[in-house]
Amino acid sequence: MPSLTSMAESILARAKKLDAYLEAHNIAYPSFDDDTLGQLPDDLQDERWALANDASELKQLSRGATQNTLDYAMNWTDALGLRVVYRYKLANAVPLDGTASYAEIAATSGLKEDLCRRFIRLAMGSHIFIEDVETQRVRHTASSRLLAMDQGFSDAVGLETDDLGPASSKMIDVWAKYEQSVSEPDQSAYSMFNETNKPIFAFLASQPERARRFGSAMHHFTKGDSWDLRHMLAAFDWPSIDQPGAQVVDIGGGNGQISQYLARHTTHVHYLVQDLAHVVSQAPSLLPGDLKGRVEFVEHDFFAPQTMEPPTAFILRYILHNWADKYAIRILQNLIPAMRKGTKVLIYEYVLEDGPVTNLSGRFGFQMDAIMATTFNAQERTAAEYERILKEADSRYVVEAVCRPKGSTMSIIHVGWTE
Ligand SMILES: C[S@@+](CC[C@H](N)C(=O)[O-])C[C@H]1O[C@@H](n2cnc3c(N)ncnc32)[C@H](O)[C@@H]1O
Repeated sequence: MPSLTSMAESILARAKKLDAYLEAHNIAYPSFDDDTLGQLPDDLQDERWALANDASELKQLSRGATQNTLDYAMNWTDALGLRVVYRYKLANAVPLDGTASYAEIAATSGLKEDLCRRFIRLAMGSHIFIEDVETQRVRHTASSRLLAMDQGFSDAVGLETDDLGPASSKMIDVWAKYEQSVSEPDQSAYSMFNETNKPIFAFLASQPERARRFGSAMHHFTKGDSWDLRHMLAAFDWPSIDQPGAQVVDIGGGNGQISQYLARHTTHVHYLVQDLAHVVSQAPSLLPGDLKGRVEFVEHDFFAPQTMEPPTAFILRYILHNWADKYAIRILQNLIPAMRKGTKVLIYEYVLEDGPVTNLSGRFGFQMDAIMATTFNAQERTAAEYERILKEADSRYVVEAVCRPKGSTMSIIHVGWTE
């Protein structure tokens, strides 16, 4: 491990680069009131995340083994504070550009004044709200203001603290009740916590507000540049298949979001979106007029074998990570009747590192993995794990490349067929 001084010097060097840009462009230094680092250009965004990673390492070292581990163990208290803030809409009880007393927040939110004070002060430990030292009135920080103003952000916080987090408390009970290799989506921690024998989406179908929040939160999580669909263009040589007669089948393609995007970036390919009946019955009415004929929808359950002629390629985006190996293998096996030499299977997923990740941004994969375990008894996978389930599905599947374009969160696994 480098010395504390050399770690601090690395932090200093990075901070100086960021400050220099801010000063040259008359942008204020970041504060908890104003998160100005969003205005940095792309190359300095990388520097910014590196600074956060270095600072986090230094913080953990200086906290020491005992305290650092206890910080981790007591994360639940912060999640509880945020959950109370979310549930009682405490951010909306503080004027955007003014202040509120705890009594006023209590009157607006319906949460008792002493609970408002205790839980808002807990959240203040993470710079969510700030209290005026003399008047003890509360005003916003950048974080609490976002909670009040940005519905998608608030929904994302709500989904994590008020839905998935509490449901995860049942994970170990699920392993004890069923088995550690449990793979049924209706035996998930989410289902057990919600006392239902339905899998998550069937359960949410009867809970419109929670379903709305789920969709809105997913939209929020996937809206940054690293999720941009342009990365999908860079992750595969689309011109190589863009020939007259080419067809791409979008398995579980929903309303055809990626087929529509790809149709606009190719000339000849016809896109066939397969999904369940209730999705396919709605999707065509949402299709822009100029794509009619290029993108079509057809009902097909991916747990049934394909009956179509072999297409040029299948694409599966955000499908396999929702299923345990047993089911993911079945989905892959059901493509086989429509596979021939040259047919590609393009798997668009997060590909996990095959080892521990300590940098803050990279931890996302393991956090997603925990979410998949909690909600579906499913998992994120490493490249080797994708290769293994493909081989278990059929030895003729062969992984040709795993491509993650620079700046992209997601990868495309290119799979060929050897027969
Ligand atoms: C996480 S969404 C991904 C949607 C789309 N691939 C995308 O990337 O935007 C999963 C999709 O799988 C569909 N789905 C779930 N079970 C299915 C099944 N048995 N057969 C076909 N589609 C299914 C859902 O309706 C949903 O559209």
